[in-house]
Amino acid sequence: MALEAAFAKMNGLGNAIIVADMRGRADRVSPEAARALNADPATRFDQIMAIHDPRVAGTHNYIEILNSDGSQAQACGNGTRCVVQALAAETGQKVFTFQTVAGILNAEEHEDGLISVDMGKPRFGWQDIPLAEEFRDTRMIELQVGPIDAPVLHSPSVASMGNPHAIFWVEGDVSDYDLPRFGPLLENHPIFPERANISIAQVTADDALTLRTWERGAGLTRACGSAACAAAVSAARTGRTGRHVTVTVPGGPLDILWREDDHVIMTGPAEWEFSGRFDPASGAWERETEGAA
Ligand SMILES: N[C@H](CCC[C@H](N)C(=O)O)C(=O)O
Repeated sequence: MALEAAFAKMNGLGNAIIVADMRGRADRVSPEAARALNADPATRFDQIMAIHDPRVAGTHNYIEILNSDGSQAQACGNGTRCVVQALAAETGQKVFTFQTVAGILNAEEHEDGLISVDMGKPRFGWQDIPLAEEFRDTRMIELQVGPIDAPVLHSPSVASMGNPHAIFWVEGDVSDYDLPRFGPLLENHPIFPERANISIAQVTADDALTLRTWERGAGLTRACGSAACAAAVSAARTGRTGRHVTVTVPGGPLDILWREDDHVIMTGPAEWEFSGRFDPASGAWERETEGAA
């Protein structure tokens, strides 16, 4: 078993991320390796961001994103900030262009250490999310949990940030809702043929939201950047807020700007925890030993 590939355990506002260095290699991080790394409390993660060699001209790297259940994700805002911080520390470069399955992403580290990611344009068509049946207006779709005459959560907005999101609006505190119970039911609801990331949002001002997210393939997380973007654009298009908001997730605040050119810019921090080496086939790993030099 060869612990050939380097990795860094990082987080973006508590969204647990493994940045895996797969540059110069033809293989990929296997779903089995992902599940093994997630089963170990020391390397438990929400997403693996696997950095590969570039596949198209004009990009720095190809990034593959894996959820902790081994499935693939099309977008991960918090993880992208972690990738930028790791590569900026290594190269001194500040501006990056990445390719993912969902398209091209631009990102930049600022002087103060915060990182902005251009998450691209949101999509609202029912086939884009995707939904299993036609809804002309995705600002509010028919979907509810709880008793039929007194639903606990109902009428979410849906949006794609490259990945599928549903946002349930609530009046009270987002932590009053049993998301560990409702999350899995909604994530796997037949209306979402590719499953969905499920969030509960409370609007607290015309430029502020509080958000909790149950992530597709990862469960309850302390932060989900793409959900923060999906919630921000959905809040703006339903008239709940303006286009520049602070989205406070359990891990802290993210700044989300829905620009006039339709791009969504997410700004927030990233944090390094420790580095190690791992086997991309099995997930076996060891901590990088310090002080050898
Ligand atoms: N944590 C990520 C999103 C993960 C989404 C993933 N759970 C999926 O779409 O399957 C973020 O910061 O955007």
